[in-house]
Amino acid sequence: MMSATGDLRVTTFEPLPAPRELRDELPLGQGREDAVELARTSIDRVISGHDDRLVVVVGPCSVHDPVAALDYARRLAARAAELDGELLVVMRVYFEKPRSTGGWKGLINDPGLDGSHRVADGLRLARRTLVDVIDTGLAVGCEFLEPTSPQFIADAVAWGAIGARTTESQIHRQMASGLSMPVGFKNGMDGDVGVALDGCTVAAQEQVFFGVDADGRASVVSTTGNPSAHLILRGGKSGPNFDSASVATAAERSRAAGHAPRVVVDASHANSGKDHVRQAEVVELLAGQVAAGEPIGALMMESFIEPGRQDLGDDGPAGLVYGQSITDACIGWDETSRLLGVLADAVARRRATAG
Ligand SMILES: O=C[C@H](O)[C@H](O)COP(=O)(O)O
Ligand SMILES: C=C(OP(=O)(O)O)C(=O)O
Repeated sequence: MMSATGDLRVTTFEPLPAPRELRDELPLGQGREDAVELARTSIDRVISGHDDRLVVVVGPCSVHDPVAALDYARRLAARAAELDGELLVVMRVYFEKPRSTGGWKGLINDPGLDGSHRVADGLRLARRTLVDVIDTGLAVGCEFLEPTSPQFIADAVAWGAIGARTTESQIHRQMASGLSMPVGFKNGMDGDVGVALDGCTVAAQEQVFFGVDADGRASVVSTTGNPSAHLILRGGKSGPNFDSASVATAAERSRAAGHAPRVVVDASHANSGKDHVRQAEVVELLAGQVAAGEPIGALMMESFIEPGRQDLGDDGPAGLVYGQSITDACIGWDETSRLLGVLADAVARRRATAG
């Protein structure tokens, strides 16, 4: 029965496959599940201060071309293997983009990059990409944005993020309370760290909320709470917040609120004004802070094969430069590889000082 008063502004409802269908189509299997589980535990141990390595979440601002993402993953996996005594490298494999005023919302929402919004294909492509990246030997990090998307892909994800635009959202905090991996909350867009700490506190609690189950049925979801929620410093409208004093204050506030004693620092976004050249300078400064023993458990870098960014123009995907970001500007591969070496060296210096 159609209602005369409901759904007046909805144009279509298009059914999606059930999460279980997609997971059965592209199963992880025991080997990959073991790898995801080990990566989650290891990341948690680093951020909680029980492992003296540094987690580095590094990769494109967004995945728009799975072939280029996998090409990048193979390069990163080889470099990560060389540095694994000091660094625990997690590839940023972001499929969902929160936008400030509009634009392409990521590979899941619009895999054709053309406004066709073939979301079922996007979910399938995202899951395929995650499986392929795990097969390179890397762990994967994603931002979770759509409240039901984790049911389709989260079993493959070792680290999750709640972004600056949603860190105050009850929906996302509840979602994080049920996610199976360590989840970082970014400080707010204005730079407020308190809202991210509140996010960690809500995520750590048991929650009851609306969601879907593995069969895609609307469900009441009850969660245990996520004990591994932690803080990500990404700068804000008032400027960067990766300096020593900001890191020390944030880490102390996190510890005092019962969360991790170490923070994640995002070298991109408002910590570098989205300028990839500045981002590399910020990574170098952070390496010095890591070497000095500051409470930094992880660092985030936006990096792809080619430096910089490009606009998705009228020619669509066909007109794009291979391996270059279509969202925020990224550090190119050669510079990324060098910076990973600098960070590994910083960890070695920290260890030498700690004796
Ligand atoms: O990381 C990506 C972007 O910073 C985020 O999605 C916002 O982008 P926008 O301000 O270009 O919309
Ligand atoms: C959107 C992102 O960052 P932020 O939430 O910090 O703007 C991101 O990391 O892709």
